[in-house]
Amino acid sequence: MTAVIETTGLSKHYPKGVRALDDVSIALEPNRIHALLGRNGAGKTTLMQLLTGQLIATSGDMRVLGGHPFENAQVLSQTCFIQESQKYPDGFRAQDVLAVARTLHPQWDADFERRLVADFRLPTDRQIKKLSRGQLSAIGIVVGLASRAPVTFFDEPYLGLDAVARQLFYDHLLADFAEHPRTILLSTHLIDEVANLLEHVVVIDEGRVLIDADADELRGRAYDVSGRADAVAAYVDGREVVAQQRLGGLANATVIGPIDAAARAELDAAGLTTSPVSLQALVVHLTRTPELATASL
Ligand SMILES: Nc1ncnc2c1ncn2[C@@H]1O[C@H](COP(=O)(O)OP(=O)(O)OP(=O)(O)O)[C@@H](O)[C@H]1O
Repeated sequence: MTAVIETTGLSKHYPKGVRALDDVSIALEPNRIHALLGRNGAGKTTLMQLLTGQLIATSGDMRVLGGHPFENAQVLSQTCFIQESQKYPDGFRAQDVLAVARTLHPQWDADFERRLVADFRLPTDRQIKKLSRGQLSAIGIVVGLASRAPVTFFDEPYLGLDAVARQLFYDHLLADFAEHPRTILLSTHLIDEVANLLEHVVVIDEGRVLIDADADELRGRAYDVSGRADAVAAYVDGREVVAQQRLGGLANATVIGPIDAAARAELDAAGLTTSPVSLQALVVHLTRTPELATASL
């Protein structure tokens, strides 16, 4: 399938040796929800700014919907970028933002916009500078969803949003995505909250791609083992382990690798139980132990 977002050796360097993005090559398939994950300062915002024509790359190439995004009205009219700290003109109210957004996005759905405004309880006639942090985030979420842009970037869109509002965002995103498939690139630190939405995961670390994998494949890269401490110790001996915990006579270990038939038989014989690793735990482990992230490919 042709990628809707493609980068080749994309880099953004700043003076004093800062490599905000370094030789990034990714290809994202259309009509999927992709996650862009990584620690603070990893380069997520930089990548999104490059892909939306807000920054010029130091080197490398990129294509969004087949074109280079920089000053490309045709590409940009088909994309929507929701940033964490969006600035608005003085005196603007949410309804002004929505009015502008309506003109920018050809696929805008006004009915959906109204439903979202009501669900997020967004006071559209209040000045933006008087809105709470969460209400400010809600504006971005309404725009990002109602735009129905074929390529939508959400860069940590929910700073300050309460748990109910975050769940509303996930529910609306999933329901609307099912009816109107499009390409979503979502950057977040709340990995477990969005794990069920994700189909593909890109993790960057210090500007470089650390993991680029389908979410299911990634989940299959490790498993948790728990049971009697001596049995767990015997099982993990000679295997790649990224985390271990011991509580009295019991232990738990996170083991890298798929569970094949032989491993399963060994686990059964030892009376050990297994469970899937959470995506967040796995990303944390692999980011801490980068050699395992690539070794287990
Ligand atoms: N204008 C700039 N000048 C110098 N360094 C910069 C500039 N913009 C970004 N950086 C650096 O580039 C790196 C990547 O920043 P970026 O904002 O892309 O990270 P991020 O992954 O979005 O982080 P976070 O999760 O904290 O939002 C950081 O080390 C940052 O300090």
